[in-house]
Amino acid sequence: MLRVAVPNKGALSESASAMLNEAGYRQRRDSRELVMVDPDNEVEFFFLRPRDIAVYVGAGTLDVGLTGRDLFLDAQVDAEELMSLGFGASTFRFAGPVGDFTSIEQLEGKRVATSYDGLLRAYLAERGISASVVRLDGAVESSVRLGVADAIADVVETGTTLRAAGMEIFGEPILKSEAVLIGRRNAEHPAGLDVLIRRLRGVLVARQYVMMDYDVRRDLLEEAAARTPGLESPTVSPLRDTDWVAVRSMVKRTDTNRIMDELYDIGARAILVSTIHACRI
Ligand SMILES: Nc1ncnc2c1ncn2[C@@H]1O[C@H](COP(=O)(O)OP(=O)(O)OP(=O)(O)O)[C@@H](O)[C@H]1O
Ligand SMILES: O=P(O)(O)OC[C@H]1O[C@H](OP(=O)(O)OP(=O)(O)O)[C@H](O)[C@@H]1O
Ligand SMILES: [Mg+2]
Repeated sequence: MLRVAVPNKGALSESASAMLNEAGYRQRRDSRELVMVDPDNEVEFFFLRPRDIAVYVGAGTLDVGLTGRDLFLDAQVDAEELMSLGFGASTFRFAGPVGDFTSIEQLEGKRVATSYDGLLRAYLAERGISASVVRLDGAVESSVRLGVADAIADVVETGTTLRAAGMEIFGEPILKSEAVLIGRRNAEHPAGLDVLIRRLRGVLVARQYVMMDYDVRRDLLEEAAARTPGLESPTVSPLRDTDWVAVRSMVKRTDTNRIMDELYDIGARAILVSTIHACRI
């Protein structure tokens, strides 16, 4: 059985289980379940703290895991990123009290609080900045006001938490993170892993693309089809009225309305958009 680690709670948990479910795997019903076997797919799921997932995969006791890129890199284990999963996006950044810092060089000799000390130490060392790292478990934004640090390095998503704490970001982002699938470095893929990856890719594509259908006059086909090249090439089917053809193509979800407008202006009609339920590319 393929042994897969899944976040048991926190920011990534729900989306990770939803994605696996969409990929055709059984997921737990009760959030207290720690292990779940999906006998049809020959996969065993282990629900673990997202921070610990890299440790299990790095140790080789579990084959692969879904976790955050930031958590994975922070753990500094021997594993590799197999694919990114398109959710759980965040940025890991420096922040300080409004007006205190403008560049990371000013951190020299200062105290920086974080929950990601592995990441932070590596980043500071690479840039030759010696600051003392204060490792905290969470609510890092309070550390400066409470006097244990001068600045912080933390996950920023909307920035609401920072603003509420009277802080602002400074310096370049330390890391752009999202949920990723990690596995053993350079290892031969265990049974079931290629299928898992293909299925997860299918979910990503089904989420990112829609299917677009439209009718267009034959003499306008080239102009219209150039707007909808699809992944390989659009499907063009004859209509009963031989002056017209029907075109079908996959289109990026975010481009849908712009392309519909352009097609309409060219002269395409009966432009229909439908969601893709699942796919293998
Ligand atoms: N708004 C957010 N807050 C925190 N983490 C986020 C956010 N958005 C995405 N993430 C990602 O989620 C992961 C952190 O998940 P989680 O919040 O479960 O961890 P944690 O903060 O260590 O745990 P907990 O808050 O339960 O103690 C990281 O990969 C992080 O980049
Ligand atoms: O930019 P925002 O949208 O405000 O989100 C970022 C905040 O969310 C996370 O905290 P979480 O809720 O996980 O609590 P924690 O600090 O205890 O981990 C993170 O550590 C930041 O504090
Ligand atoms: Mg958190």
